[in-house]
Amino acid sequence: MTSIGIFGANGRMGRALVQVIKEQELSLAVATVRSGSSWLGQDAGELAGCGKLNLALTETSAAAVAEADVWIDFTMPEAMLEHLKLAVAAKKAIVIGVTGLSDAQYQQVQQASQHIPIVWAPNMSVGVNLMLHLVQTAAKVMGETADIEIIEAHHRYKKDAPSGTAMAIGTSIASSLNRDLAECAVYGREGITGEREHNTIGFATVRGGDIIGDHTALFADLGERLEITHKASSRTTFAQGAVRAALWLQNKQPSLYSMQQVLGLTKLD
Ligand SMILES: NC(=O)C1=CN([C@@H]2O[C@H](COP(=O)(O)OP(=O)(O)OC[C@H]3O[C@@H](n4cnc5c(N)ncnc54)[C@H](OP(=O)(O)O)[C@@H]3O)[C@@H](O)[C@H]2O)C=CC1
Ligand SMILES: O=C(O)C1=N[C@H](C(=O)O)C[C@H](O)C1
Repeated sequence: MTSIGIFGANGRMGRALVQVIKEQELSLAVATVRSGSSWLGQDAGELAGCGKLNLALTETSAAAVAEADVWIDFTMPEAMLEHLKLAVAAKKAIVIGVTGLSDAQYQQVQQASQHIPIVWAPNMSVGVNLMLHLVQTAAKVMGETADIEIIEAHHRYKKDAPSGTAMAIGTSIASSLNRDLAECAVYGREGITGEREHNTIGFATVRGGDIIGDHTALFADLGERLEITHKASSRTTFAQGAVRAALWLQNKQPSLYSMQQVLGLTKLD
């Protein structure tokens, strides 16, 4: 059986991953937390609220990384890149769900994928990955005349904005309209902004409470508007996707794979 390692096992997604791995009766070999963490030595299952697993949380190290076949990382960009170096050195496959990467950080992920198999996806849910296709169809039919806005809402603790998913939705729409997102994106509006420039794609960010993750792509024309919305009601959906990706990665060649490939959605292209 494939053994799985989790970086950042004390985080919101780290705990959801421990729960899903237990529910699916998979093998969780290692669960790490940052050096000096107050969670060190605690049982990973007890921390995740799914009962004792007899697996103590350990520090991230080369020795720990050697102990699992495939790793999952939902930490933060800088930490993830350190973990990635360890995975490359140990030749271990890795699933990365971290968002908010700079272009330079994303390039480091691309470079690492020359040495090990990697899945990176800003959203591991089936629904959002389907949505990335649906918005392309909507853009092709309505995008030349409609105004396009992407609205996302997340919990108060989220550190990056717009969400990685919102950026992926924007990229999907822009590519199907032959636009460059870097040139046409508008991130928030304030003051006397003037009338809306037609070919722009707007982003609006909401942060509050315990919202898990809502995304809407709005195509607003004169006389009608289309809204395509996804709402996550539990982090389990992301964790299930990540675990599915981890199992899928076993025995794959070094490359950077997408969640579309994991889910077999590329046939919709
Ligand atoms: N792709 C997807 O489907 C999804 C992606 N995400 C993304 O996953 C990431 C994590 O989200 P979430 O679980 O809510 O975040 P949390 O803040 O709950 O967890 C972050 C984890 O990263 C660790 N960490 C942060 N900084 C460092 C560091 N410098 N060195 C070592 N460890 C570090 C934290 O440890 P400590 O507690 O000690 O700081 C914690 O374990 C975000 O980028 C988020 O956008 C989230 C959900 C779904
Ligand atoms: O930080 C989160 O929570 C989430 N982040 C991802 C993103 O930035 O798109 C995915 C999901 O919406 C939850």
